[in-house]
Amino acid sequence: MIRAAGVSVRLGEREVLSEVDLLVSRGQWLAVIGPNGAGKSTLLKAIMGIVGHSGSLLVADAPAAALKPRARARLLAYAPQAPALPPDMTVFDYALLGRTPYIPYFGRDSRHDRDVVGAVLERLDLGDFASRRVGSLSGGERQRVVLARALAQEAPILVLDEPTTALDLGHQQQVLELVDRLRRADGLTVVTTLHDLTVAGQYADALLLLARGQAVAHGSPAQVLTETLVGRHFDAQVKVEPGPDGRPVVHLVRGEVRGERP
Ligand SMILES: Nc1ncnc2c1ncn2[C@@H]1O[C@H](COP(=O)(O)OP(=O)(O)OP(=O)(O)O)[C@@H](O)[C@H]1O
Repeated sequence: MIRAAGVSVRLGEREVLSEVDLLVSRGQWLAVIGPNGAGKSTLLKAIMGIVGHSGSLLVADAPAAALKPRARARLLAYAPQAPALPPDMTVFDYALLGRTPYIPYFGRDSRHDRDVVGAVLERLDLGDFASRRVGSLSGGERQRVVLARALAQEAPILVLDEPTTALDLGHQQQVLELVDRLRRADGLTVVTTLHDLTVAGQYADALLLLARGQAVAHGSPAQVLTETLVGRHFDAQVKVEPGPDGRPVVHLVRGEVRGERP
């Protein structure tokens, strides 16, 4: 579904992504992990055609950069990390923007479009918020509304940049389980950045570890979430143990912080 070979991105004077290779098959969930500034959001933006790149980046066999907006929107739904939201728009109308690629030019939304949006809002616990102004929402509510817009798009590839950062534990689980159910039921392909390494290992079937713009590890959660790789690239002291389902659980190890006296 997504195939990258030697993808590099230059922003200003800096190369922030260097020679990244990637393969995400249909129905797969790839989590892009890595320390702050590693290039995770930039990789997602390259897939979305928002930033230019060199190298080959194919989405459903078409060059990502050459997709026309409407074709792209039918193929890829994107929830950015912190989008600017129109504060006076209602939650329902904002989520309805996800249906734009299906609404004819000079046409208007159909009953089906409104039903899809209503169902997505319900599934994200936002049914009671439909007529609320976006500007009046809490951070976590806003994040779910951005996700609602992406899900209303019903695209076969979901690209989610840190979809759970502002969410409480229950809503994190609800969102991730919903994405996983859609993936299993409809064969959605999912690419997401996630800072919580344990959560990334629990939900994704493949992880890509980026560090300083380079892909330093790519494989199953057990292959990537090792004490050596996480310790080295996040500059952290961690212990990794298998959880109840056998997937790795990453714990921080308390100890002396460098430069601090006991
Ligand atoms: N327009 C720009 N010009 C120059 N450098 C930029 C520009 N935009 C982003 N960068 C830099 O590119 C690097 C990668 O940024 P990116 O947002 O992809 O990182 P990230 O891995 O998603 O980080 P985080 O975990 O903090 O969200 C960062 O060092 C950032 O400062």
